[in-house]
Amino acid sequence: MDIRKRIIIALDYPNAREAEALLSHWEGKEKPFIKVGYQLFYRVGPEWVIKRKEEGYSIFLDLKLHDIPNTVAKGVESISQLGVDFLTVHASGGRKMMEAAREAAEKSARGQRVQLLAVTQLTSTDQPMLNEEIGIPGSITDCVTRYARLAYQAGADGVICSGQEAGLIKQVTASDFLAVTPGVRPLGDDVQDQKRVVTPTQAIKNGADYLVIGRPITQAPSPVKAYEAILAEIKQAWR
Ligand SMILES: O=C(O)c1cc(=O)[nH]c(=O)n1[C@@H]1O[C@H](COP(=O)(O)O)[C@@H](O)[C@H]1O
Repeated sequence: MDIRKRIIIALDYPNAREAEALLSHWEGKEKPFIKVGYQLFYRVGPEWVIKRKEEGYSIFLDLKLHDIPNTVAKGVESISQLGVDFLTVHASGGRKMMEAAREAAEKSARGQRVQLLAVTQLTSTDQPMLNEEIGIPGSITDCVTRYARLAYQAGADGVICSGQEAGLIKQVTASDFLAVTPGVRPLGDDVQDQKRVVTPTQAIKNGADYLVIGRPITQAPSPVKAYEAILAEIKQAWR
C-alpha cells in the first residue's frame, strides 16, 4: 500500500469552505486520505462527500453509529450509497449490531464494500475515567482487547484504538484486522483533549495500519509541511 495512504487527515471543520481551504494545500499533489466527521458531514451532506470521492480522495466517514441492530443496518445501507472507504460503528453496540452492519455493508455494496471500523475506547479516555466515570471495571487494555475480539468475531474489518494498543489487538485477533489509531502526536506537540497518545513512530512500531491525525496537521502553519514531516517519520519507523 502507498505509505501516504496510511495517514488519514481529520477534516474537523464547520463548513465546506474551511475544509476545502485545507485541501487546497494539496493542489497538484497526490490526494491525501481524509476523514469526514459529523461536524462537517451534518453541514455539507452526502453530495459533498460523493464529490470528493469522484475527485479521487479516499474517505473515512466517521459517523460512529451506535443504535439497535436494525437501525444501524439501515444507516449502513444509506451510507453505502456514498462509496466511502471506511465507516465507524461503536463496538459497545454489541455483536448483533456489528453483525447487522456487516451484513448491510455486503448487501448494499456498490463495487468495493465499505470497511467497518469498531470504536473500542475513545483515545480521550484514561484509566480513572473508564473505572470511576463510565463504570467499566478493569484496565483500559482489557476493555479495548475485549471490544476488539468482539468486533473481529462480529465481522468488523478493524478497530479504532490508541497506538498503544495496536500490537495487542493484532495478537488477539488477526494480523490483517485493521488497527486505525487516532491520538497521534509528534514529539513535543500539545496533546489537547487526547489521553492515550503516541508518536507516529510508536504507532507504526506497535503495528498501526493507519494513523488518524487532525490538529497537528490542520492547525500547523504549513499543513503540507507537517504532513510530510510525519510521513518521513513513519517511513523511518517502517525500516
Ligand atoms: O473515531 C475516531 O476517528 C476517533 C476515535 C478516538 O478514539 N479518538 C479520536 O480522536 N478520534 C478522531 O480522531 C481525530 C483526532 O483529531 P486530533 O486530536 O486533532 O488529531 C478526531 O477527528 C477524532 O474525532
